[in-house]
Amino acid sequence: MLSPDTSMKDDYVSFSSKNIFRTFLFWPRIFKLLWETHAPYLMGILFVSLLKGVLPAVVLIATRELINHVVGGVSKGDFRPVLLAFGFLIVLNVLSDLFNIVDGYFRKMFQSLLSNRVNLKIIEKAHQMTLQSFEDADVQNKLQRAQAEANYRPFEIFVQILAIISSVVTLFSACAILVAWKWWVIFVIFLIPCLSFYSFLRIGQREFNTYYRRAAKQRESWYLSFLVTRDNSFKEIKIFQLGHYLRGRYMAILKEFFKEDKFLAARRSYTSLVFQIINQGACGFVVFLAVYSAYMGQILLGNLISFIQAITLTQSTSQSVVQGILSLCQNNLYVKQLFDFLDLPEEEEVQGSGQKISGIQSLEFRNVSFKYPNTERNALSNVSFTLNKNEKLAIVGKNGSGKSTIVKLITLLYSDFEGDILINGKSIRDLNKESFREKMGVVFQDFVQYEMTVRDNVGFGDVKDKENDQLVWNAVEQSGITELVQRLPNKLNTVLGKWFEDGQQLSGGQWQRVAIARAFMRNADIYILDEPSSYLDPHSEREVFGKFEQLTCDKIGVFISHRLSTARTADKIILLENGRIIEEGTHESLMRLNGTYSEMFEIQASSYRSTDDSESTEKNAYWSPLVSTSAE
Ligand SMILES: Nc1ncnc2c1ncn2[C@@H]1O[C@H](COP(=O)(O)OP(=O)(O)OP(=O)(O)O)[C@@H](O)[C@H]1O
Repeated sequence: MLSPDTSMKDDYVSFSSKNIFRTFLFWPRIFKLLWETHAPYLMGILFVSLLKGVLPAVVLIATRELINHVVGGVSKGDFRPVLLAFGFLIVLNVLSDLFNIVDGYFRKMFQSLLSNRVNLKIIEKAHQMTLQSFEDADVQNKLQRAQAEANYRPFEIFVQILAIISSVVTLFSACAILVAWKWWVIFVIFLIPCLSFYSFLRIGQREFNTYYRRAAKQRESWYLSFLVTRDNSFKEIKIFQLGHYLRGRYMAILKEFFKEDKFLAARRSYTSLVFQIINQGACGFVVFLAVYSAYMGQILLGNLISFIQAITLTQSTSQSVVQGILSLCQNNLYVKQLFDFLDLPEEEEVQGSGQKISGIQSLEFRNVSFKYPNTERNALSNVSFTLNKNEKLAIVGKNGSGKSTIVKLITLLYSDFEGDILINGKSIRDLNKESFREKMGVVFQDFVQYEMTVRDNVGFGDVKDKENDQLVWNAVEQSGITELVQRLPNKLNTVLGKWFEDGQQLSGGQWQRVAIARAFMRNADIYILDEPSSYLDPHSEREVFGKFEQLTCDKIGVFISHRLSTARTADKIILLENGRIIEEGTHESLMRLNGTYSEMFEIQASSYRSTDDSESTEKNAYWSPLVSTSAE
């Protein structure tokens, strides 16, 4: 079960005036983002919005003139001014439609560009982060919030600013009409929206807090839906009949969200209703004054109509200004989540740019100890070994003894270990990561099955040479899958997996060999295979290790294997237990030592030699001594 998000500091989500002000500090960044997205569209939207803001007041004046000319024309018998005012009104309406169309087009284009830009920024950022940050639930929550808001919040802030500018322009022009009649009515109309500000601010705070706390649950709901809709998990879910149960868990989360949404929506509607009624009462009073003045002959009919329209306009725009400011405060908080994520430390910041290397001659672990973040126990303790060019190291040990952790440290996926890792005698911490990784070909235990072409799957090992058929075929050959690829309908260009059209599914072992080809694609100085034979049959395993041996002559090779018959081919073997090296040497020296290694080897060998045992007994004999008590 995913842990609830406990990292949230109330301080950050409180709607105190200090915090609201703090969120406005992001505006320069938001404007920079908007400007960089597409400056001409941005300016276009700004310009059209200003025009749209002025238009309602001009329409009001034109209407007033038309009515007054109609009333005056009846007595004077002159229809021309009426026609002119009417024509002007038509032009204004056409202009209004035109502005709306242009504005709609600009906004659509800009929104789409902005959404792309923000999503790209999130992807770039994720790529720059460390594995350590990535495995942190709090960081994942930040990512979830950033992704959820990426598409529209910055644009919404921009649109709101425009709406406020436009409303303020309209408000001032409508107010100017009313000031000429009775200046104090403006305060009556303004009073209620201003009073409603605090209530809606509180509602906004609740909405944001609810949303903020949801991130962890939202990720869980995404994961549940992923489990039941993806082919990888489909088989197990079918066989263990988990569909109903997982659907139930998914539904429970959705129900909880709906309940919260319903409560918040009801609160918002109720508050709106109360303020609307009071507001209508205040405006009704002012309109009544205008009607009474007209009735008493103090103002003309055209003026009465323009006053009524100005009152309605002032009422609606003052409300939208207040609502706009409220939404801005709320949206600022949402956008803060995006910037919080974008501001997380990056890999290079942690590591420093470092010294570039052109080749790897030696690798040394010197008293390396390592604890995974937020864990108590050392995954590695005082591990030391040296490897030179031309040497192959096999790492063996029970489940959970720390084998893969060594690989993760060599590949610099974690950097806060104690002791030192030396490359060519220099600390790995001082090296340029990119240049170091360029020299590495790795197959992880949990290698990726890219639902893409064979060319992509293999070529990703050295993406710049992905289109070089010769090199891709070489890597395919080295992992022994030439025949398999030749048989595929489009050879290197065949899509693998079942996610996309015409995809060809491979067996587990075939996928593993594709992953091995990917590592071999790279002209590396160190090749690392973490359990490369977990899916392979004995014949394939022998073939893969034969190629591995050829490939790593005059290079450094590291592999992890539970099969000690494979480990014996290495120049050095280290046996790990609870993160410590308990035995090390060549196969022969370890056998002579008569310790744990030789015991494990004998158990495995005897299980293979046994002629009368069943296959399951053989498997048990093979696995049982390798399962760590700590892992149990
Ligand atoms: N990302 C992680 N965060 C926290 N602890 C971890 C993480 N990965 C591994 N561990 C812990 O570190 C210890 C060593 O794990 P490691 O994966 O190195 O074992 P291993 O020897 O490769 O095991 P196996 O043979 O099962 O692959 C284990 O106790 C494991 O629970």
